[in-house]
Amino acid sequence: MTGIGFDLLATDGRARRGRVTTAHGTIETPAFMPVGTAATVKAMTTDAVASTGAEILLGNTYHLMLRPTAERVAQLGGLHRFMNWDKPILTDSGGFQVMSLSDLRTMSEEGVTFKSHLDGSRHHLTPERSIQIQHMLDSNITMCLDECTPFPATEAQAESSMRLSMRWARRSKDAFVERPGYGLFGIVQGGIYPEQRAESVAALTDIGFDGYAIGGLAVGEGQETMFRVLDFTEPLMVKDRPRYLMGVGRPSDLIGAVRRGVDMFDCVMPTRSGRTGQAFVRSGTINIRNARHAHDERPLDADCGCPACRSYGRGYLHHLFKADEMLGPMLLTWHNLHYYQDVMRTMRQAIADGNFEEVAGAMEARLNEGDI
Ligand SMILES: CNc1nc2cc3c(=O)[nH]c(N)nc3c(CC[C@H]3O[C@@H](OC)[C@H](OC)[C@@H]3OC)c2[nH]1
Ligand SMILES: [Zn+2]
Repeated sequence: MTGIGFDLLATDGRARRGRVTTAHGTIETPAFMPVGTAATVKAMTTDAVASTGAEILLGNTYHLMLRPTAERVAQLGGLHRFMNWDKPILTDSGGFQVMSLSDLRTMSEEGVTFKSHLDGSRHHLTPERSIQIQHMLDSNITMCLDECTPFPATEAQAESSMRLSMRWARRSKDAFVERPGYGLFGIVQGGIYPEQRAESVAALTDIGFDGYAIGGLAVGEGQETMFRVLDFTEPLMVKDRPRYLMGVGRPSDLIGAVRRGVDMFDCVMPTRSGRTGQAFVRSGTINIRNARHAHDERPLDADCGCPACRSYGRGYLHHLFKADEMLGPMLLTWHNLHYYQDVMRTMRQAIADGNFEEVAGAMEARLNEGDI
């Protein structure tokens, strides 16, 4: 059944070093996946994204079904051709964005009906339609249509929401067209409740998927609660398939989640905050718009080899943001994605070398140094 391959190459405690194999190439894990919601990683060409070390990027059913439509993307050769990215692509199923972006939506057993946040047109998304859209997009890793349980939620609300997602997971699996090098991931729900999470893991494992995402987190619960949910959920998950923690996170989130057995991540932080002038560096974060950077000729991060850090000082980057020059968001996005890939590369090497805790602890200690 395996649409995509997964090899577990090494472990160090619960941390895992692996390799995902798809029709469009391999992904070394732990991996960070840049978000390319509307068929573009904002402010970056795909060559630039590849130069950071990223091996897979994300697209989104919700955005692309509204504009330019999945039919148009398919007509223009599929998402790889359309956006000139010949490596793996993972697409989200759209449920999360429907709940967070659209208005006038109604949920039913069948699916979700909503109005486009772009032009108010009405749309209907069911597990079957979401899987079909992701197939038309030629996505290597398709996500089941689920309901991301809101936070906070009572245990009864989490149980009811999770069970709907499990019924939709079954329908998603039945609608998925198996192809070598293409896979379908289930999404574990259950809120912050151990019994609900356990029931969800068991239900998805019973259906059988190429990989398992942990959903319903990074929705405002905070890092401590997120790690606690990982601590009682991850041990229940099969070891021979990738685990993907959706929507996570800041560097300290990535380190703590890799420590707890997560293989794949996605987050808008490096790109979205890069566009607002926030740089992630080894010692924490820098808001380049702050006046104290105006005269500083040092690079963002002396240990970074990205185009921004190789060629420009903070004073120049500060000027670009003050002048609202588009090169500013481009360079900070590039730096942040490059740095995120450095963090993942460092953790992959540490797990392979068997000194993950020493390396991760040192990274966490530096992150707490605070702004410089
Ligand atoms: C920020 N915190 C966060 N928690 C999340 C939890 C879930 C979840 O339970 N189910 C689903 N289906 N998606 C989730 C998502 C969205 C990830 C997508 O959101 C998009 O980023 C904006 C991106 O789309 C290119 C990505 O694609 C996988 C979450 N995001
Ligand atoms: Zn840099």
